Amino acid sequence: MKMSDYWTTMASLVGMLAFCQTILQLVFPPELRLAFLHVLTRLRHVFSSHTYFDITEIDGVNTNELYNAVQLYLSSSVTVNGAVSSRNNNTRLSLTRVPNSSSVTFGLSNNDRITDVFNGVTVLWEHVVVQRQVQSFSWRPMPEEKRGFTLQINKRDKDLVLDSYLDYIVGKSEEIRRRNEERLLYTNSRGVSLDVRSHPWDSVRFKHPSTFDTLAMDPEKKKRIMEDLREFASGQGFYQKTGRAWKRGYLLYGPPGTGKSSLIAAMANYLGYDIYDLELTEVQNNSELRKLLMKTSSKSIIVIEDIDCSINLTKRGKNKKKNGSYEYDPGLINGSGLEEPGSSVTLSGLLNFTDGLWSCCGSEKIFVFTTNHIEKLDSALLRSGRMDMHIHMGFCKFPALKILLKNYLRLEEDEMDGVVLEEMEECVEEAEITPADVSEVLIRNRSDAVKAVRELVCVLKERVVKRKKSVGLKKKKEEGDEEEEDEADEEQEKRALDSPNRNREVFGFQDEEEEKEK
Ligand SMILES: Nc1ncnc2c1ncn2[C@@H]1O[C@H](COP(=O)(O)OP(=O)(O)OP(=O)(O)O)[C@@H](O)[C@H]1O
Ligand SMILES: [Mg+2]
Repeated sequence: MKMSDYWTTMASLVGMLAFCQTILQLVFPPELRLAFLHVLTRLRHVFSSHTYFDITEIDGVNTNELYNAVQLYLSSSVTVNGAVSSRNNNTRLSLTRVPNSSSVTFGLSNNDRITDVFNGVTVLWEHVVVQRQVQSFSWRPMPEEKRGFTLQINKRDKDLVLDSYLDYIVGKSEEIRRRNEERLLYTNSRGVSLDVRSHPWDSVRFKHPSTFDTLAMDPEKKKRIMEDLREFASGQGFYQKTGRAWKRGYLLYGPPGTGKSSLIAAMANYLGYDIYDLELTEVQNNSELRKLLMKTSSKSIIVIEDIDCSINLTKRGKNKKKNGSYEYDPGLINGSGLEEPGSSVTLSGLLNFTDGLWSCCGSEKIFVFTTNHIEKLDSALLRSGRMDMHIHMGFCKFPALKILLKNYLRLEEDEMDGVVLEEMEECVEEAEITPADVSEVLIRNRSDAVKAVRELVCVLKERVVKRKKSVGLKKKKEEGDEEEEDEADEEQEKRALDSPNRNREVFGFQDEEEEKEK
């Protein structure tokens, strides 16, 4: 073939192709064109060593949760752990900020690609965006763009994706969502309708700054609590295997101002859970209590503050005798009694709330009760399974004091005067001061660290002196009381010996003799 003939043939071929394309565009409706392209893509996939998974944004008319999960996972993985890395340096990321969220997230721009590594296997994600051609009839308006992710993975690694990678992404995305979103604080109020549809809880955004870093408490104890929370949150399999409801109870007890409420806020922030602050005095009866419980969501902390003040929870099935001991009252064993007048939430109702069949509806729930007086609580309420962990929030000790100094004054231990530190260490425990009181001194002087420390040392020393004085006075009073008691006993003994009926009184026969005389 002559050269000129070759070029003529090629030109006519290109011309034909262009002609076909024009015909294709003119004659075939967009759906057919799309289908044709689809077939071509499929053909490519058949002969490739890769498998492709399409995850479209809208599945029929429903939003595809998996699309959202992948988007969130990829967007945060870029920034959070660096698990995702771009193969091309010129991958373009779009920035988003969800309303009310404090963090900016990164997303893949249209038709960009990004690689991810999972269990040593590299996969490729492509964000595919095409214009939606026809607005087919739908009850719901469809977005103009058709978006989706295509996951490209080696054929030999297909099982990995189906078995664990997608589950991993869904789990991770939920975690990210919880971390990004602000938490809600729910509370109940009296007289709210409790029918099936209405929600008995009012909610507000929960933005408490307390975290485990800001919490002043024994570091060992703090570590144990954090570990316990972590194990709980990731323990679905364990709870399933052992046949236990996926819930955990914490009892926080200690004097006012020792950080019980702050610890609850830190727990919620740590796990990303919502808080249900249950006002027990507003609940009219046990069935209302149960309904409230049913309307709580999973991944939440249900809090009852000052449980000893909310309802009378003293010793189920026991009545206190005059001498301070308890006597058994079978009438109360079903929990029918011991409620406050005007409230019919009973101890039994509360016990069922925390450990009954209803307590596990929704799963992954944490119950936290707080009290200033643990000794007032019924042992049934305190037992493991209801309150699994009892956490004492006590007066400020030296390690907690150091945390407060660091948080409020930005003072590290090695930046402080050794003598002052020693002084503080010596008297802080004896001063019996709450973290709330220490915080108050530090806040007052936060602009001048030296002054703050000086004033704190003074306050601690003053408290030690005051405490010593009051202990001395108490001792004296007790000794005085004892002396008075001895004198009274002596007097009584004397009178008894003088009395003609002395044997009856001393040996306790008085009642019998009197009966006989009658
Ligand atoms: N352990 C602590 N660590 C850090 N701050 C604390 C701690 N304890 C108390 N505070 C500070 O004191 C204030 C009161 O603390 P919080 O409300 O947590 O005490 P509480 O034990 O719940 O008291 P109450 O028994 O009266 O409810 C908080 O605003 C917090 O700033
Ligand atoms: Mg509190």
